[in-house]
Amino acid sequence: MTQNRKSVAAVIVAAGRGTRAGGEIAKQWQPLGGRRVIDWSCDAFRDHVSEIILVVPEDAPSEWIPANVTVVTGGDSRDASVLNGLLALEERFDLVLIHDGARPLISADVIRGVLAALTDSAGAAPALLVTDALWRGEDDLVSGTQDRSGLYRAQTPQGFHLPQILAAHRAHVGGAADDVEIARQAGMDVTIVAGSERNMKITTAEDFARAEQYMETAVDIRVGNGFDVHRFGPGDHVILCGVKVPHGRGLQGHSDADVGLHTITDAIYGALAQGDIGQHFPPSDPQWKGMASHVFLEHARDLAADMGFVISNVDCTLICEEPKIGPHAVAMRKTVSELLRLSLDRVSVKATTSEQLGFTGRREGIACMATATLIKG
Ligand SMILES: Nc1ccn([C@@H]2O[C@H](COP(=O)(O)OP(=O)(O)OP(=O)(O)O)[C@@H](O)[C@H]2O)c(=O)n1
Ligand SMILES: C[C@](O)(CO)[C@H](O)COP(=O)(O)O
Repeated sequence: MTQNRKSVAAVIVAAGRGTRAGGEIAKQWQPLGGRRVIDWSCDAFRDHVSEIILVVPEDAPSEWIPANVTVVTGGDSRDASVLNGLLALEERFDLVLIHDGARPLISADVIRGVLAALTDSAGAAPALLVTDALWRGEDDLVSGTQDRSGLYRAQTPQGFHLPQILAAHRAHVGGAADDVEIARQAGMDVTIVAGSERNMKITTAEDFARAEQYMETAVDIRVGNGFDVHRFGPGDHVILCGVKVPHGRGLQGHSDADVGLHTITDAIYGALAQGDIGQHFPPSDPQWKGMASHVFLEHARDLAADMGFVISNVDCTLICEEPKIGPHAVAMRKTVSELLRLSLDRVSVKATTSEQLGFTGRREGIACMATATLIKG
């Protein structure tokens, strides 16, 4: 919540009319990727600031306002709206991040970059170097060229030490393209930090489709973990990760007690936030008695596919003093990789003892832990 123990607030300006984007309501209240533009913009700041001031039009109905923001009425221009937001903060915070509500794809990396630069600078803002040639034009004809060296495309959030930017805004007369302009007029140094193409401002109607495209290409990675234990009982073998391993005792359980496959199955359910193996295959249900555990793993695999996820890798650690897993580890990896339809290099099965400590150390059973990584396909 803080940078170098400094308290941070955000002012998100959303009081504009969105004339260039059109639509029945201003762009920041329109839907994008299943939510509204403003919801994405506000939520992006929640892990970085202690308070969000949301600056809205005077006539904004209460149902427009997202939860957990302080609402302030905007002004006739962007800088007037920012000033109202800053005034609401008084001097209760050290730093402030001023952001356009119309930039919903702001990332944590860019926010962190701005905050980090404020350690040594009065102001900091993200920007991208201009990479295209620049022309002047008139009546569809190029009338001149413009040197692009040293030119940047400015973005938000623009971050400042709150007392300084509040004083700068109070003293400012006339309009301004952004808060950096106002800060510089007041003599504040502003550091340029890395912006991002994704951090586009929704300005025209076409920008909604472009923003949705950025959202679709965002990598959605889920990680799940699993843990399971089965107790030894009578028997002459155990089944671990689908492989029959001769042993003086067997593992007890409602199914075939394959602690390895159960744990990997739970890791996949975990990554999908879809409960655990007991929820999908209740031990109270007689139809699962003695069931080969590959059925459970195949169910988790298919559920992942149905939900649009690709399993990227699994890593499983068996914890036991005996049987020795090493001689069977490759066979176990092969079995799991075939069941999950993964290449062998994406499946790891390894083992450890617990140094003769605890229930596994006393050879009372086998424990297992596993991790699965899933990627939205
Ligand atoms: N009086 C104003 C004008 C703008 N903004 C906010 O400032 C940000 C950047 O402005 P811009 O993209 O120009 O938005 P609009 O002014 O709404 O757009 P347009 O110029 O097309 O009407 C937006 O989040 C907008 O809501 C504001 O809070 N108050
Ligand atoms: C502040 C800003 O987002 C920087 O790029 C931009 O100047 C505000 O939007 P506008 O379209 O210039 O009003």
